[in-house]
Parts: sequence; C-alpha cells; structure tokens
Amino acid sequence: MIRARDIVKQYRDGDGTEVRVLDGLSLDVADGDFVAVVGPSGSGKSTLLHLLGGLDVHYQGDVEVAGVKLSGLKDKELARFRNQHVGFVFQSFHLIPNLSAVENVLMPSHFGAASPEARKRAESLLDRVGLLAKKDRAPVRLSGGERQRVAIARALFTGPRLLLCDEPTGNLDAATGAGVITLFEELNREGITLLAVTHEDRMSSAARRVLRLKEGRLVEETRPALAGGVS
Ligand SMILES: Nc1ncnc2c1ncn2[C@@H]1O[C@H](COP(=O)(O)OP(=O)(O)OP(=O)(O)O)[C@@H](O)[C@H]1O
Repeated sequence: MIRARDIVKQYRDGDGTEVRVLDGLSLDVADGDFVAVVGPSGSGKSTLLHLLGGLDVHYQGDVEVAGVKLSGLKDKELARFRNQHVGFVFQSFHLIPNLSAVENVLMPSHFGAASPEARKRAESLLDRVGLLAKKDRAPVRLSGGERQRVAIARALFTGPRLLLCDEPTGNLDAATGAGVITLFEELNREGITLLAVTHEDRMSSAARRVLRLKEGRLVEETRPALAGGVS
C-alpha cells in the first residue's frame, strides 16, 4: 500500500538555515496493516503524513501509495490521487460548522446538490459509525467523539482503502477516544489500511506495528509478547 524510499525533507528556518526533519527515511506498509507512528513533538510525524497523503511533494526520495508514484505529480493529479485513494482524519475534526453531520459526510462528493445515491451513501456511512440518528445535527450539537466519527465517515466517503490519521484521539477524553479506537480496529478488520501518528499509548497498542520516528528515520518498536497464562 505504501512504499517510501530515502526520503529527505528539510525546511528553511526563520534565519534561512536548512533544518532536516526527515533524513533518509524508508517505510513499507502492507495492504490491510495498522501502523502507529510515534515520536516526540517536532520529530516530523505530521510532515511524514503530509508526504504520504500527497499534500506535500517538496522532498527528495520516492513515495508510492496504492501503486501511484507521487513524486513529480502535478496539483490536479495529486488531487485525483487523494480523492481516489486516501482518507484523512485530523485531531481537530475539520468539520464545517454550518453543515449538518450528513452534509459534512457528503462534502467530498459535490459542489452543489448531492445526488440521491450520494446522500444514501453518506447515510449508510453515518450508520456504519453509529450516528444515523444524529445525521441532521450540526457539529456544535455533537460530542467530540461523535464529531470524530462524522469526520471518519467523511474520510471514507470516496471509498479509500487507506486512512491517514493525525492524532485522531488527541482531542478526546479516555472513554471517547477508546470508542474511536474500537471503530478504527473494526475498519481495519474490514480491510482498511491505517496509518496513524499519535502520542497516545492506547492508540499505538491497538496498532499491529509501532514505528518510532527518530533522527529523521523510522525504527520498528519491538513489543513484549502479550502476557497470557493462568490467573
Ligand atoms: N512549514 C514549515 N516551515 C518550517 N519548519 C517547519 C514547517 N513545518 C514543520 N516545521 C518544523 O519541522 C519539525 C517537524 O514538524 P512536524 O509538525 O512534522 O512534527 P510532529 O512530530 O508532527 O510534531 P507534533 O507532535 O508536535 O505535532 C518541527 O521542528 C517544525 O518546527
């Protein structure tokens, strides 16, 4: 699903010096995997997510996602790539406040009136995330966890096989965050590939693999075998 090779990404600092955030990073994510990327603040997690999602193409190295080589694509081709292959989920939901839940889910489909088919699909996705009964509510009348579920339904609208998530439980309390993580686990069992950057242990312990961003590269975390046995 994802193949990144020898990625170097640098930013220019306020005083003009180059800061190298990603430094020879490579990454492989198989179809159907669930990967958490962890690392301290400023280590480059969001930067990496932007490159993988085709939001930023100013780097050295190669990124291929869902069979599409991103380096060198023009803006229009990148937009098509994102629309076909990737759903984004952000920490702060990014819902449009004056649209209802179902209208937010419909956002990727149209600029104008939505077709009855599109509306049906949006409703079935809201049903999938447990929110059909609240489809006409504005985001302000939904809890944080419910807003994130609407955002996840919207991310799934175009039928992507990959969700890229930036701190998706970062604004949620423990219980609500746990519900959203359960939803991610279900989606992953249904075949969606997930890559989430996160500070949260709960999120990374739900993932199949945990990669730590360290000095501009990814290092696979080894996890202790799950404790089992007799109690
Ligand atoms: N547009 C930019 N211009 C200059 N420097 C930038 C820019 N975007 C990010 N940086 C710098 O690159 C580094 C990595 O930022 P990034 O947002 O990827 O880190 P992060 O690991 O996601 O951090 P956090 O966990 O706090 O969100 C930081 O030092 C940041 O200041």
